[in-house]
Amino acid sequence: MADQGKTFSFVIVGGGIAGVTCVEQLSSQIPSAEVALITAGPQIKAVTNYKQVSKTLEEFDVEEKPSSVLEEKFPNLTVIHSAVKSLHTQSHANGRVFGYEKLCICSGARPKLLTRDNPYVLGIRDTDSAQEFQKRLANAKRIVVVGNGGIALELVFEVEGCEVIWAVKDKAIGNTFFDPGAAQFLIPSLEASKPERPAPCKRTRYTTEEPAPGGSQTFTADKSAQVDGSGPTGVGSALGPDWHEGIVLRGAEQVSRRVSLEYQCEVEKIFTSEELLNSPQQTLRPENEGSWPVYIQLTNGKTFGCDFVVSATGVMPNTEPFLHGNKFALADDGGLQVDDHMMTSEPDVYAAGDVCTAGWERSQLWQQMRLWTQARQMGWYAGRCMAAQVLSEPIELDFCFELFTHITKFFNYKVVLLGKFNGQGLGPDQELLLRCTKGQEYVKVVLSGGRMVGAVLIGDTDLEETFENLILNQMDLTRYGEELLNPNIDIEDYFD
Ligand SMILES: Cc1cc2nc3c(=O)[nH]c(=O)nc-3n(C[C@H](O)[C@H](O)[C@H](O)COP(=O)(O)OP(=O)(O)OC[C@H]3O[C@@H](n4cnc5c(N)ncnc54)[C@H](O)[C@@H]3O)c2cc1C
Ligand SMILES: NC(=O)C1=CN([C@@H]2O[C@H](COP(=O)(O)OP(=O)(O)OC[C@H]3O[C@@H](n4cnc5c(N)ncnc54)[C@H](OP(=O)(O)O)[C@@H]3O)[C@@H](O)[C@H]2O)C=CC1
Repeated sequence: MADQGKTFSFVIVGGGIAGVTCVEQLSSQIPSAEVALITAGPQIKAVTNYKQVSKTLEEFDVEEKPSSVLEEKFPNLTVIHSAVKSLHTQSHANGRVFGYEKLCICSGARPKLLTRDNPYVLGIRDTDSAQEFQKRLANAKRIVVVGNGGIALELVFEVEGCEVIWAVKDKAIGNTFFDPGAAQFLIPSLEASKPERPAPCKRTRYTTEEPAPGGSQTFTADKSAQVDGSGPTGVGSALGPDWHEGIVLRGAEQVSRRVSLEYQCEVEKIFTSEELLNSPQQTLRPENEGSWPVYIQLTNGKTFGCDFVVSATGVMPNTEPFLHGNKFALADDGGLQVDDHMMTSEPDVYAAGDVCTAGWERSQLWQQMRLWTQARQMGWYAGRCMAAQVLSEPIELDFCFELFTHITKFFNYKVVLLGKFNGQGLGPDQELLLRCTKGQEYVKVVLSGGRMVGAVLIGDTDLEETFENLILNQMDLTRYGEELLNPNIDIEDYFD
């Protein structure tokens, strides 16, 4: 294996958006530094068409690329396509190692599946799992989607030619992003037939190329990352914006979209047709006729037969194998806890992206969500912090962590989320202002003590920049009252 035994100034683990952004930042800031990117996936993820929409809002595309693109850009960068097997942050024994002076763990997260032992339960995370889903869907007549976050919202809207039973824990759809009002606004889109697909994206964002052959040697390591060349499955980079654009999500039936919602329920049991046959009639009585490979019993007492179940039930940080033998402090959600310099509790080890949990005293208006934008921001800031430490320069927590912002698309609507968009942590001390035009826009503003602290903007509202400013400057808006959302007032002029 090339460069084995070498000690690099900086080693970054993970070729997702956090790791690649960290590499780019370090390599630009200290071009002479020897940097290694160790990643289990065959390709890397790169940010393209980056656009700073306003002070804190950003938009970009993400493309999968061969790592040679990065190596050509940064001559001092070595990319190693291998999985890290163990990490030794303390010991100093001999051995053939990839040593590091500073390390940044950007190993992402993995789906928190309902169960890992059932071949009929799928998760969607990376290109491989998306393709497995597509393949299984092609022969499916009915699937059950469990979960009420980003993936479920995207899937139920995109899947055609297959009946979808969508089981959610809550009273309304999309609990991780919306309040029930916004959910109500979006529901008619699920009932309408699917709009024409836009022309396919010209760039291939996600490909299925075989992994580049990596080294296969394993070796021990000290203050180093021990790797093997096997590139285990299930550790590709996460998909991201528009991942479904390039692939056909069509089942075996000649129907358009057909989604049935089961509210306020969880999964009681998942079982095979054999188990169904052997069960007493009273306990397992499927809602629908037909014979299915798998059955799912929900806590609302209903049982559905289906071709497979999609577990869209969140993620857990990919901390394996870094924990063994080390003393990383973990947050309650299992992420590597990082301070305001993206440093973990182990010396010279940083972390960024989905694998880490922000452990600093957070701004009142920012919360962590495992999103593409935050992976980019954390990777970039971690790179800056690592460089600053080497260069003995002071560095302060970046401004991007002042205000939570997210731009995305659900059900074909542009969605902008700002600050405490769901009144997170505010308790009763909040006032909501709403404006809604069916099929066009949904605007919700969250006020606390007369000041704007959050907003949900669905549709082309054009309000994001003004609201961002109002949230950031914490102006007392009491005297404007409901006029704030008066559609006949040009709010931008109002506050100029
Ligand atoms: C289907 C789907 C749709 C999404 N849509 C959106 C969206 O629209 N907007 C949005 O903001 N976010 C979205 N997200 C979330 C977003 O993709 C993630 O938050 C983001 O990609 C995390 O980036 P990361 O670099 O931290 O981790 P990842 O992208 O998961 O990258 C982790 C990297 O670490 C490598 N790795 C893991 N373990 C090891 C090891 N032991 N050794 C070496 N390398 C290792 C992996 O190969 C991978 O390259 C979506 C996620 C999914 C799954
Ligand atoms: N456009 C975007 O911005 C998108 C972002 N993503 C991101 O990708 C990652 C993965 O997405 P996803 O898997 O949807 O994760 P999310 O965290 O978005 O949503 C998970 C959902 O599953 C629910 N849930 C958790 N456990 C169970 C269970 N046992 N039974 C039933 N429901 C359960 C959660 O409820 P509760 O919250 O109550 O625990 C939540 O509604 C997330 O970080 C997400 O933010 C994904 C797709 C699109």
